Amino acid sequence: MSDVRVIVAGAGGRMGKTLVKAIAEAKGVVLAGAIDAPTSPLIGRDSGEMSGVGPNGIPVTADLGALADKADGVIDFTIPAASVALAAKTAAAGLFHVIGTTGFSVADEQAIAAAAQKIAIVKSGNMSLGVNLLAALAKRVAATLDEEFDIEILEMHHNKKIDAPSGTALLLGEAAARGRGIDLAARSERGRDGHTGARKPGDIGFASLRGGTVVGEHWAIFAGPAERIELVHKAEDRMIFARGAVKAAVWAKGRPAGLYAMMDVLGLKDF
Ligand SMILES: NC(=O)C1=CN([C@@H]2O[C@H](COP(=O)(O)OP(=O)(O)OC[C@H]3O[C@@H](n4cnc5c(N)ncnc54)[C@H](OP(=O)(O)O)[C@@H]3O)[C@@H](O)[C@H]2O)C=CC1
Ligand SMILES: O=C(O)C1=N[C@H](C(=O)O)C[C@H](O)C1
Repeated sequence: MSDVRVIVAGAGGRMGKTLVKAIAEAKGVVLAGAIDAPTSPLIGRDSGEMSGVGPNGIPVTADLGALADKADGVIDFTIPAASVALAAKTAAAGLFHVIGTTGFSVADEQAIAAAAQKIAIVKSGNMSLGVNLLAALAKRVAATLDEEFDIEILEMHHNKKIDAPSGTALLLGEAAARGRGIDLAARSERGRDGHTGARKPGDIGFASLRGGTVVGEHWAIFAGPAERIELVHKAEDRMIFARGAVKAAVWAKGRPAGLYAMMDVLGLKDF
């Protein structure tokens, strides 16, 4: 089988550099291009050199345009506006699109779903095996316990993160809501402050902490009468997300159009 040719979007970012490294280490996957924001001072720099894997002859450029013909797909960890714009371009070019970006609005999600009618898009707030297994477990626990158990999702990330709650927190909340058979949008409690009144039974609460260099830590807490269950995941290295995204790219090549999740890639959908 021929190598999967991947363009990394957001190549100058924390995840972009980790992805260039993960691709250099992976078998059966090659880097076909590296793109970043048009305003980035990194445009023109060698993406391998920037990522600590040594020169690879692939400079960072600002546009998918000329690269599309030489690639099978894109792995994209950028910002919501960039991912939405890119989804229209990958759909037009017939490339698969792996989206790790978080912080999308409802309108953004709709635009991505529209692009997924033309191409395979794998989108997940967390590409690691551990978090997706945790989400499957959270769904099961939520299905087992009744509303006497309050569900709270807590997350902590580094001080550069720009969105809250994290994509992973929302993914865990969604899994718990599915397990309990409720609509997360109608039953979430986000950002308590001041005289909030007592907690509403059945709601799913979210809380976010930011500080230092924390890669990403998540808790799904089920707090009941006189006992509490806590499911926890602590990411120690961004490589876990990058390796997951590379796995998703290999899985996506040749897949029919559709909006897929990391749960599909990992075979955890029916766990
Ligand atoms: N799903 C998952 O498993 C994970 C998801 N994430 C998510 O990935 C995203 C990126 O995280 P992180 O790498 O830490 O963030 P960074 O800010 O380090 O990187 C984002 C990169 O995207 C670039 N960018 C901005 N606009 C465009 C554009 N129009 N075209 C191409 N590139 C662009 C930025 O360039 P510039 O700085 O020049 O603006 C920057 O290099 C976040 O949403 C984060 O939550 C992170 C880790 C795991
Ligand atoms: O911004 C990050 O760093 C991370 N973002 C993702 C999220 O929003 O959940 C995944 C991971 O926790 C790191």
